[in-house]
Amino acid sequence: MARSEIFPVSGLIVSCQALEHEPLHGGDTMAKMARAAVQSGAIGIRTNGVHDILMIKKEVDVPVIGLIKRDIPGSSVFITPTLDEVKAIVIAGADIVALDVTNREGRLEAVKPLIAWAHEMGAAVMADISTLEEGLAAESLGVDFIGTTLAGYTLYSTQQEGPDFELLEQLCAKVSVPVVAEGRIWTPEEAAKALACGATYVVVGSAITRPQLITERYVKALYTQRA
Ligand SMILES: CC(=O)N[C@H](C=O)[C@@H](O)[C@H](O)[C@H](O)COP(=O)(O)O
Repeated sequence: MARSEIFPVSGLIVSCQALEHEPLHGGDTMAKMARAAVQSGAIGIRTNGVHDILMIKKEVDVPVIGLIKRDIPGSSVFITPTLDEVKAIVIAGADIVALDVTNREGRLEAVKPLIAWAHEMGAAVMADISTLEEGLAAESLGVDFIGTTLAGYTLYSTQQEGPDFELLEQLCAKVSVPVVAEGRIWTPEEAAKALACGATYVVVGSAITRPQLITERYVKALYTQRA
């Protein structure tokens, strides 16, 4: 089986992430989120950190995309920045390692040994990119999946409130590895549109697993209506 065929079908991947400062951080909360997602048809889970990767791998039987967010002083790269994180993710049992493949700080060169190590260990690699050029570079680096995860999160990529469908369409037309639509997808209609644009997988995170952000949207809507 090719590494990019790890998901038997295309569909929804739910991102279950709560950082230390978020209310749902810790314990088995993300594992329960993952169970709820899989129960209702999610074909995969994306999650952050060794603790949640371990818990989720025990809890559900679908492929897990693992990442480790780490801030390094003076650097903007925070999704799986070094080989240490790649090793921790693979050892924790993730099937796919997600990492930053953006064109900043010499990352397109620095990421090569990270991809090679994950592949040697039998794990697939998902490149989190922010522009079409980065997507093309990621494909030539041999990654197995390309996600629009960082579109709008690098200074030079298009900044917008909703998902970057334009980038998604361009990417799907130009690369032959499966494309993952990810980032600011808030409605089922947007998720369906992402598939129509050519994405093979759609990652939805905050809209499903970050109740504080979901609540905030409702509260904002109520006050906007009253004003
Ligand atoms: C930019 C960044 O740090 N994205 C992270 C990547 O793993 C997560 O915080 C997001 O929740 C994930 O990408 C899913 O996106 P959304 O939560 O918008 O559906």
